[in-house]
Amino acid sequence: MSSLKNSFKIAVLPGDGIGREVMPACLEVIDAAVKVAGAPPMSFETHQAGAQFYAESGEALPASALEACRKADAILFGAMGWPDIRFPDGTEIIPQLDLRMEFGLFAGVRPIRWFPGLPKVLSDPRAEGIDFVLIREQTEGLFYARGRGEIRDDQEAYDTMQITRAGTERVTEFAFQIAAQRKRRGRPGVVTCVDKANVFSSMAFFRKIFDEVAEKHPDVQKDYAYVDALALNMVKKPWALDVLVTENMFGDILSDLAAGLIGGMGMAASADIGEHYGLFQPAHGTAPDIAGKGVANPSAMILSGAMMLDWLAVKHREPKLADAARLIEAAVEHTLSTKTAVPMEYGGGANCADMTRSVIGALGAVRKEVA
Ligand SMILES: NC(=O)C1=CN([C@@H]2O[C@H](COP(=O)(O)OP(=O)(O)OC[C@H]3O[C@@H](n4cnc5c(N)ncnc54)[C@H](O)[C@@H]3O)[C@@H](O)[C@H]2O)C=CC1
Ligand SMILES: CC(C)CC(=O)C(=O)O
Ligand SMILES: [Mg+2]
Repeated sequence: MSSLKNSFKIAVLPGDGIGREVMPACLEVIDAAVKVAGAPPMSFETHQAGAQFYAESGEALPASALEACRKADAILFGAMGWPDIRFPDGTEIIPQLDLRMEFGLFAGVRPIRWFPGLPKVLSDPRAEGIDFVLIREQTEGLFYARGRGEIRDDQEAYDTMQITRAGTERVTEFAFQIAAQRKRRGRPGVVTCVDKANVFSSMAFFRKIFDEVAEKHPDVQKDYAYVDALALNMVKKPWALDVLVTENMFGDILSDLAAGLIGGMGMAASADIGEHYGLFQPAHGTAPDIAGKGVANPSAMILSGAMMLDWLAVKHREPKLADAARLIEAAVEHTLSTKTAVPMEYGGGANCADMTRSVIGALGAVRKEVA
């Protein structure tokens, strides 16, 4: 049975800094791609939130924005946070963490794949085979400490790592399912549990639950790595990785390292997935060092938009949305591999608007190869 929906409502939170620059690029590309694919259109409803909005209004995440997210079919998110704008207690304004809790967005899905046109960061030719996905637990782990930490006196401070059975079961189950899907597409089908089980009880518990979940997936191999060794292997032989599952903070750090393997944060697409909601955002932040210049690489935001279309395609049984996602991916690859536009992030001359124009221009060219 196919979808009965003839349009999709998307809550759009551009946020701060380059979030406000890459979001329009993403919306334009999605609009164009769904038209080319003959898929149902998206209706975008934009809401202001984040640090810069807080400075203007005194609110970081207005109730109206939250409500729009709740009612939407999916959420598109740019980036939030600005070093100089803080809450009165000195903490940074990062409502994305509240959204992860509010909507139970437990799985941070961060795919890393090299394709022609991306910088060859590693000289080994096998680096052309980099194709892995990092699944980051996003509702507990060391981020549990946010708002709960304690600076006891001038000598001591404490933060707590929380690992629960339920939280670990759902994220590891998710990782095994992703590995099984990837195996059907010819990938190895291996989930690596990334932890520090040799030192921390919380991490030993994470690994124990991982083992229990692995038992239910005999078709997928399991593997383990301590996070320090994994960081080494991510640089030495990333082509050997398939699916990684890890706690919140380790995943945060490793996903930026992983982005470095394919040229930088401008390629780092990401999805925050929960049982009922999906929020799609690049893994990068607001990039205060380049914000306002129009030079950001919008590819990560655009590819996060493609991840949203894929998620909607499955949820609403609408294959044309998956066609639109394939078109977007192919158009980004075509733009980079033909060097129609080389992002300034890699030393090229293409700014955010040039990249957007080129990707939209490539949709027609890739239509036949995707069909
Ligand atoms: N999901 C989110 O909304 C995130 C928000 N943040 C917030 O963003 C602010 C800045 O954080 P940073 O640590 O500087 O991380 P960042 O990811 O914003 O920037 C790191 C480096 O990558 C570059 N970069 C990032 N995205 C790029 C793009 N699309 N094209 C070209 N270059 C790009 C930046 O110019 C910078 O040199 C902070 O307030 C932080 O809390 C940080 C990470 C994620
Ligand atoms: C504000 C940050 C904690 C978000 C972040 O770095 C991320 O989502 O990767
Ligand atoms: Mg991060």
